[in-house]
Amino acid sequence: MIEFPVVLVINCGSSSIKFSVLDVQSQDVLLTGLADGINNEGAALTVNGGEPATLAYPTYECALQAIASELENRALIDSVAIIGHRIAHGGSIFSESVRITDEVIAQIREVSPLAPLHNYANLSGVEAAQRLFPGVQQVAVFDTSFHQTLEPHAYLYGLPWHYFEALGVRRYGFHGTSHRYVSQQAHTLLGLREEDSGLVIAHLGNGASICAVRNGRSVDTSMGMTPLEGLMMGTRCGDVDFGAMAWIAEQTGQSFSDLERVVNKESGLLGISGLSSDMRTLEKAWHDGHTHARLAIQTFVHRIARHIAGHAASLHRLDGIIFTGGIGENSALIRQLVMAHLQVFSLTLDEDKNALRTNEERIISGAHSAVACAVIPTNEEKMIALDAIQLGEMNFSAEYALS
Ligand SMILES: Nc1ncnc2c1ncn2[C@@H]1O[C@H](COP(=O)(O)OP(=O)(O)O)[C@@H](O)[C@H]1O
Ligand SMILES: CCC(=O)OP(=O)(O)O
Ligand SMILES: [Mg+2]
Repeated sequence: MIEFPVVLVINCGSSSIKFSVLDVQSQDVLLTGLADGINNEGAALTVNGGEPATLAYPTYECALQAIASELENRALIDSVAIIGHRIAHGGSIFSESVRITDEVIAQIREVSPLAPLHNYANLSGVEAAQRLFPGVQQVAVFDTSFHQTLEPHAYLYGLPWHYFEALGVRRYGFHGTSHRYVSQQAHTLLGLREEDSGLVIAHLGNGASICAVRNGRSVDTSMGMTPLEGLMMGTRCGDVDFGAMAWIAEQTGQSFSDLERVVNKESGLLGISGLSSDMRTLEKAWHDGHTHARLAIQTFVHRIARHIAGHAASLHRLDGIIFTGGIGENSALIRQLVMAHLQVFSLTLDEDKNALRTNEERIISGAHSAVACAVIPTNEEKMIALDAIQLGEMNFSAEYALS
């Protein structure tokens, strides 16, 4: 029996692994870190915000090996009772978190072409963790699960029916673990009853999406069958007229896979600014008067405001607009610009609260705002840990069991 069991949460991205170690009983974070530069030069592991340590090889296996060594150095390795993985796409197979088996891995692989930037990396993390932590139960937590409550009118595309029926072409939505956590927190922060509430959540990170949450359930979201639809993002274009893409293909002779690269990796904030996909760099450039950085930010903001207003149409009432994700939590400029763009909702901003540099949840709208606006730092790791604990074959004493 493990005396003080911990959960290891792994979020393998296309070029990074974010990890956290949480105490099973309290869900307090004991250790957190980031291995970045994977599949590139100069891969390094940073633990608890310390100095980056260069990795011998820029692979998932090597990065997870380094993470395992960190756990060993801190006498935590034998306490790992369960591992929770973020998996971006669960398709229509997975409507909730599951224990990982060979069959589950094969099913995840089946839907992976729908989220190629994310799912293959997620699977590399699962397989490396199986080798490094043999015998430890692993759990998959899907971005798509929270959006399984979408009704057909919200998930269907206006395409011929047989594409849905024969090929399963439909909208799924992503960032569900974040939207689920943030909506739960928002009900408490805003003093709402979950069974009669309406929220619009803006998860603004490198990937970005909007979710309409009615009575605690996702009823609409901006990402689609893949994590490309909706908002403009760091390097993804978001909504774009298919006719425009067909015209570009015709004019330039680019293939579908060329254009897939363009819309996923060369577009968005990076594509318009020609400078960076990183909002910190763009904000600095905005203040320096960089014309294309300004255009990129203005387009980003316009798309967010437009999707927030559109998603409100899926609610019976709008109680709150919530900002989260790396940009939503940290960029006072983006929040201010989005709220100013949403004049139609008669929002007012408390500039001091908006400008605060803190990780605390807070309301940032003014006392006379027609709709409350708030910042709630997301905590996908905690949700993944909770799901993992509930599903895991854990060998810890009954007093640790969650109620
Ligand atoms: N202090 C900050 N000010 C403005 N933007 C920030 C700040 N900190 C992080 N960001 C932005 O957050 C984004 C990354 O968000 P994050 O949620 O970590 O992304 P992901 O999980 O999708 O990789 C980047 O564009 C980064 O520039
Ligand atoms: C899969 C959804 C997404 O865009 O994730 P990311 O924000 O981690 O890139
Ligand atoms: Mg993220």
